Amino acid sequence: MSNRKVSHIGVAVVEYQRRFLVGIRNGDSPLAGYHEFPGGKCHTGEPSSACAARECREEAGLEVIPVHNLLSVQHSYDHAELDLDFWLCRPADASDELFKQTLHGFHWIPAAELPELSFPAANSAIVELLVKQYASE
Ligand SMILES: Nc1nc2c([nH]c(=O)n2[C@H]2C[C@H](O)[C@@H](COP(=O)(O)OP(=O)(O)OP(=O)(O)O)O2)c(=O)[nH]1
Repeated sequence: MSNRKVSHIGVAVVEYQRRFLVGIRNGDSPLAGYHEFPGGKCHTGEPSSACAARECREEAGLEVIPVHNLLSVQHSYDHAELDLDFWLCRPADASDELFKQTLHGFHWIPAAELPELSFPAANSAIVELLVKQYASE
């Protein structure tokens, strides 16, 4: 076991009509170029659900409501030890207008297409779960 500090990450798995909000990590961040759900480090004392919603607002400009914790994953990367909480979230204003909105580089991806994307290693189990739950009619 390493003694590295563990960072707590809130991730917003935003679902609308079996599609999920996905972006690409920017060039300056760890895991640059990988796909990602909106998310980031929890502030001190901030619940991961609130963190997921805040990061989604900051990164994609979309207001969401956390519904429930789908999965929690511990992962050790070269750059960090992480505890990730993946929160199922729903858009606060759900309508088909959502598909027309510019979401700062985030796009709505059908569940069946998620396995074709390059997510970080910590996302394997959540992608598998989403495909099982949302890819079949
Ligand atoms: N946002 C997000 N991060 C993920 C996912 N999967 C995964 O392993 N990660 C990792 C990448 C990062 O190491 C960490 C998120 O931290 P971050 O560096 O993006 O967080 P932040 O925006 O608060 O960071 P900072 O640059 O402000 O310090 O979680 C995912 O699906 N979404």
